[in-house]
Amino acid sequence: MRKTIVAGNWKMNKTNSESVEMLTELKELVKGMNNVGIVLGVPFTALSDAVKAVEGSGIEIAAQNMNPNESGAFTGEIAPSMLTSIGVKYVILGHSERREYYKECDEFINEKVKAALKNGLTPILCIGEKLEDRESGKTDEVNEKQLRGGMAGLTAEEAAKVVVAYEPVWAIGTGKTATPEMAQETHKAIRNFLADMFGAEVAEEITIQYGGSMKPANAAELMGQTDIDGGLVGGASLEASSFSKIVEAGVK
Ligand SMILES: O=C[C@H](O)COP(=O)(O)O
Repeated sequence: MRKTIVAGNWKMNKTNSESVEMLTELKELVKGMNNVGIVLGVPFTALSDAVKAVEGSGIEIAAQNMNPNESGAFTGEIAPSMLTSIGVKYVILGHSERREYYKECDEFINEKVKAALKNGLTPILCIGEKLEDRESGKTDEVNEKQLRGGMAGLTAEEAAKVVVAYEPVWAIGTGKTATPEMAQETHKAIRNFLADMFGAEVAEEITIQYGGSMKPANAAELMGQTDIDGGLVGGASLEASSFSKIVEAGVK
């Protein structure tokens, strides 16, 4: 059975001490919440102490980006082995903010996905359509392109290790959430594309998270949909109380 994973993405928020403080609080609040994966994507500067802060709690730490190269002259970049060497287990890749502000394309994201898998990191591959795509009936087309691009060249075995996060760009940080039915329809389409790419059995195993204004008030209904296996949470992951409520809604 595929795993439900609730991941937080703090984006460019929290100093090191603020990160440790929140995680220490969260650890207590999620005690006993089993059958759900809990991941926090923290800034690079807080990764090391975040890993230590959650030790023994079952919470895993994610980076929010990564360079696909092993080492070299890439000023300002972070290599996969730098992440694994400090105990980071996940990496968020292809977030729409990186696609938009840093012009990341599917080919580059694909290199990162491959590098993450090679290094034993679980990639959370973000895909999602913009408002104009949805309004012009291109939702499935855009998601299929990003999915095929991001997962190009993976074996079925590798694909099974990827977490996909479907985030409609128009729902990110806007308070506008896709209705559970709308999100389910798109998640189902994504799973069908995965089945076409890697076979039905693998597609059934892949965790597909929903992201975009997920909050304690709508999390249970969203994650109650057949093909929604958790969430990638931005704003509501910044406070331990709201994030733990979303985690609770994901307990199966
Ligand atoms: O990675 C997280 C998403 O961008 C969602 O952000 P949000 O929950 O603030 O809408």
